[in-house]
Amino acid sequence: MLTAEGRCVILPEQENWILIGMMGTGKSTVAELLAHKTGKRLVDLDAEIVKAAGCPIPEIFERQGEAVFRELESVVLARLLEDKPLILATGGGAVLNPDNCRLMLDKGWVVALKADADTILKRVGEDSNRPLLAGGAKERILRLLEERKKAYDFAHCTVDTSALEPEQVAAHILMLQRV
Ligand SMILES: Nc1ncnc2c1ncn2[C@@H]1O[C@H](COP(=O)(O)OP(=O)(O)O)[C@@H](O)[C@H]1O
Ligand SMILES: O=C(O)C1=C[C@@H](OP(=O)(O)O)[C@@H](O)[C@H](O)C1
Ligand SMILES: [Mg+2]
Repeated sequence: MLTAEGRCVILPEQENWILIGMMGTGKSTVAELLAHKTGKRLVDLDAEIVKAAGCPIPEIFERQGEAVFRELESVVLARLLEDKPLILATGGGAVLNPDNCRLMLDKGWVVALKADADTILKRVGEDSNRPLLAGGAKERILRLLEERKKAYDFAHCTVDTSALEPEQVAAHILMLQRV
């Protein structure tokens, strides 16, 4: 829409909402709730990668390595963001490529979810679907949190999910929504 001053603004109901954050912060779970509440289309980047590759994420890592996974992640992200309005749950490492971060900022409202290490461990420590945690979840979570200390800072806003139920996180995001 063009404003009286000729500025182009995206109406809130047409805007993409993009969730970023470490594994286990609840992006996929909360995205589903937000899609239900807003009527926007739900897209989970990991699920789309699995469709594109034709095999589960641990298998992509095992057979082709993380670098190939990251390339696929960037290609699929760019394709998904050609559409709108979406509620898009990204994977925790999608922010490692600065081009992806720029694209997300350009294409939507970026919300970072965070949680402390113990909470993340409790939520995903036993999950065999997250190859980066295989063979020592606690140490790997601590290391990733350290490596990615600033990786999610580019978001428009951040919600700490450690002490919140998914419904509370979704309600909080709806309250913060950009207008
Ligand atoms: N706020 C929350 N409180 C408790 N458990 C949660 C919360 N958010 C997510 N979970 C649980 O944690 C696990 C990982 O959530 P998920 O949405 O897959 O996280 P992400 O996509 O960020 O890796 C799931 O079992 C989910 O049910
Ligand atoms: O943090 C990461 O590098 C990853 C997070 C995962 O998604 P979630 O954040 O949804 O668990 C998935 O994309 C892959 O296992 C790699
Ligand atoms: Mg997820």
